Amino acid sequence: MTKTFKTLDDFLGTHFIYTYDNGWEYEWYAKNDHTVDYRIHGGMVAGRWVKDQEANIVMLVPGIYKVAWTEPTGTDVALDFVPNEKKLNGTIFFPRWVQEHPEITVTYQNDHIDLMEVSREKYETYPKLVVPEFAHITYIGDAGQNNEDVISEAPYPELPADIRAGKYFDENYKRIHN
Ligand SMILES: C=Cc1ccc(O)cc1
Repeated sequence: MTKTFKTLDDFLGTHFIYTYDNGWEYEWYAKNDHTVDYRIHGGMVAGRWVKDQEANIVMLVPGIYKVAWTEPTGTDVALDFVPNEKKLNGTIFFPRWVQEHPEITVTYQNDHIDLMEVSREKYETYPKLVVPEFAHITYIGDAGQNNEDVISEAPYPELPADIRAGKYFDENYKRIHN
């Protein structure tokens, strides 16, 4: 996709795959002006996926977007997207317990919100693990807002490549079921 991003509306409804310089691969969808969905394909919590996370999403200047949210795990995230340059900068602030027990968070979080809330009280918060990284965007898709097909199943190893190869969504950005 060779769209040029200028307005906030250009950004909302966009689906991205990107790889951080530390090798962590993430897939993220600007579902609407206050909601994000994502899947994690590589890194400390690979296999985790989340829908309907509330987030603050703004345009800083034309074509540059800031997104920030706090999760039920206690993890905080701040992302700055520069999609016209195919790059972003992300900072993830992990509570200590996620670093020590990542396996608890590697799931479809929406079915386990109680477990995240219990775990964040049961285990240590500090010192936090701060991960600031640039990322290279490897895929940009125009999914439209509130498209429940974008992030709709658990991550599997070939998924990012299937999406990039055009094998995963049809012409209406609906998932092609295997
Ligand atoms: C912890 C979630 C998260 C989602 C997307 C991203 O780029 C970084 C962190």
